[in-house]
Amino acid sequence: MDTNNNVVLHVADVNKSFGGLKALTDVDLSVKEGTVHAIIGPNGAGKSTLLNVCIGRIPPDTGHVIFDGTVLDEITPHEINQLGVSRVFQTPEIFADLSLLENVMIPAFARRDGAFKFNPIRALSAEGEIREKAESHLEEVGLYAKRHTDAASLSRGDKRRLEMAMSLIQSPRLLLLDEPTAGMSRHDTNTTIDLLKTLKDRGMTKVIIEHDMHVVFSLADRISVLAQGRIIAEGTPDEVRNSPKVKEAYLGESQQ
Ligand SMILES: Nc1ncnc2c1ncn2[C@@H]1O[C@H](COP(=O)(O)OP(=O)(O)OP(=O)(O)O)[C@@H](O)[C@H]1O
Repeated sequence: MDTNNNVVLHVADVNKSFGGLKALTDVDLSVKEGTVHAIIGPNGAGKSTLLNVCIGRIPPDTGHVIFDGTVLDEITPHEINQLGVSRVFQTPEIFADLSLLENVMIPAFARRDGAFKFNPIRALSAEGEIREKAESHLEEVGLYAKRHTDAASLSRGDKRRLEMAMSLIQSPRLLLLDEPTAGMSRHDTNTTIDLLKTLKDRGMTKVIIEHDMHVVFSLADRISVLAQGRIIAEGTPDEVRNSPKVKEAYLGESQQ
């Protein structure tokens, strides 16, 4: 176990099974504040399950997830969000019938007031300020021109970028990203890499699952490799790139 003070997220000996299938086995992971930590691995390795455990959507069978001293698996997903943990997931969770601007404003109210303590009077008085913030985050992800469009009309890549703006308006301390560039063109992928680099300069910690190795090696400070639910390697991008165990895990996948 890493006892370094800078560890902001610690996944401690987590196990998770679905029926007879062991999706995560003895997973131990430490993420240091301000770093980008990538989780890679072949299909079905357990990456999404691990992120879902981190946001309280899937309870671990054994083990714990600790964020800045709080045990996350003992509190609700909403409370986890209020602590400063936000996520961008594979299936964008957006409000299809609302405009992009409205989509980005809602999480700002949820973070401030709490989803179940929503106060419409306070919300109205803060609307101007939150609208301005929402517009600046839409600008940041390249969607400002479409701010009055309904979210339903967006391409898959643009939905990703909208969800990113919805996370950023919450000023998270920890951002969890599940394949943030899936469905994007190479140009939009590179723009997203640049955006994620800017966020790193602001000190935001990120855990990122990504299949695109160009994205992983452009961004990651540390990489953990999952295969069949176990972490088989962990290290700097160079260490992981040269690990025989990692090559074997990926070779196994390409031969299937
Ligand atoms: N809710 C569930 N019920 C049953 N099995 C599940 C469930 N969620 C995941 N699994 C299984 O757990 C294993 C790990 O799945 P997971 O989605 O975490 O892998 P992954 O590494 O994210 O895969 P991919 O890269 O394809 O998205 C897989 O065998 C998957 O079929």
